[in-house]
Amino acid sequence: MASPSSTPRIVELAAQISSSVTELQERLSAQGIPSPSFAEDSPPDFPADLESLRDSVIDATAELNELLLDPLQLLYRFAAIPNMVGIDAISRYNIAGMVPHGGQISFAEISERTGMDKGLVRRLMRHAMSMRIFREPEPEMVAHTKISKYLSIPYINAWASFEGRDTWPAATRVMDAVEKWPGSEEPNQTAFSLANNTDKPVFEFIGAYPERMMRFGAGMKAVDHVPGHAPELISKDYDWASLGNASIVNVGGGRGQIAIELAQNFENVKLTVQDAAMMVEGAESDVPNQLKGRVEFMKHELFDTQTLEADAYFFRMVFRNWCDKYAIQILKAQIPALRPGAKILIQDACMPEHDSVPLWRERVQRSVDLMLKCYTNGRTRYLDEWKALLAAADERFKLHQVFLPENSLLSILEIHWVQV
Ligand SMILES: C[S@@+](CC[C@H](N)C(=O)[O-])C[C@H]1O[C@@H](n2cnc3c(N)ncnc32)[C@H](O)[C@@H]1O
Repeated sequence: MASPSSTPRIVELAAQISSSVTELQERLSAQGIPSPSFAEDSPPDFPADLESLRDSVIDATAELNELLLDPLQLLYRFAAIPNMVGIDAISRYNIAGMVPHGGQISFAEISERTGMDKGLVRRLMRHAMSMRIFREPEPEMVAHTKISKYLSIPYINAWASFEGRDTWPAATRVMDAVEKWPGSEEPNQTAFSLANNTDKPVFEFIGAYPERMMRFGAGMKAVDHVPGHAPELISKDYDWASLGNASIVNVGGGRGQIAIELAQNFENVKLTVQDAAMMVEGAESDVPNQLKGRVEFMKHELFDTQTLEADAYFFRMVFRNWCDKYAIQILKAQIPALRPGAKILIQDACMPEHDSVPLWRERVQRSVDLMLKCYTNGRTRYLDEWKALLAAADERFKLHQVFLPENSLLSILEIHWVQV
């Protein structure tokens, strides 16, 4: 038998894929879960307990696939510009929503309902089909695959539209912004600012356009489906019960989705959600009756002095949007309210070192990092950068523990406010 070092990589990968896929299928069968398929009714989600096995197959198949492409083909795949043309068209006209589940619709009808020329519809749809979005069960007819059916969920369609109409044009300006404002950390000197010809930061600018705000909100909701981001995971991501009868301020907590989840699972906690006025307005109406009084809302700007004394201050996916200069200001703004022993809990991505997590997940993290640059000049911090940030804000912010729940893209940094 050849020694491992003499086995060609592609052969090694093929063997690894074969054994992992065999195990994966056995475990799916044991749980009575159908084998993955593009069929319309195939389940879109994968069981959580099989995630690491799936990770290894995804990475190995991608490596094998990429090894077999020549450099130009691989670059072409990663450049992937034409893909966005079709995704923009499909989401802009909500074509996935026109295709009946379990049924079909003609190119001609799509043409009629979108106002696009039938020949163009055919080109766009057949390009999308090459990405497994839709299928052509008989000539000139369109039916769903699992992927296109998923796109028919209204907020997933709105997210795709957000990518096509907001992110894509802004992403093309990242390097223009870098050249125009070298080293800038300002939230209004970004690719998004250039693409939209504005000097306002993204939240302020988008806030004036209800349609774009709706797309943005949908984008946020779609992020919940990214593995490791689901709001339901929050209860398992940290030992909330260990806080005892705690008051928690959820700073930048949006419309309270996470606070509600926590209050539902931990009777000991009481949460106040702080966010910009526009965000918290009317948010109490989403709080279930039995939680009223334990989840409350308060209009509060991130940079304003914290006025609530609490046991813990919880920031979820907030610091990523701010460069260090502003992140330090946000931390400093909490100080006047902090009692000794108060905890700051930051749930955000911690950039993995290369090769420390499955490559496909690392690619997601690094793509998100570049989009933060594009939108806000924010970024995904490495652990060392989080430590430096805390030290720069105040030496009394002491990093106590870092939790990285299995399969999560979000870490929890537990910081204690200590006397020195
Ligand atoms: C990426 S979202 C995260 C929302 C929520 N924490 C979650 O995990 O779903 C960032 C939040 O910061 C809020 N935010 C941004 N700038 C703010 C400001 N200047 N004052 C108050 N809140 C702000 C936004 O309204 C938004 O709810």
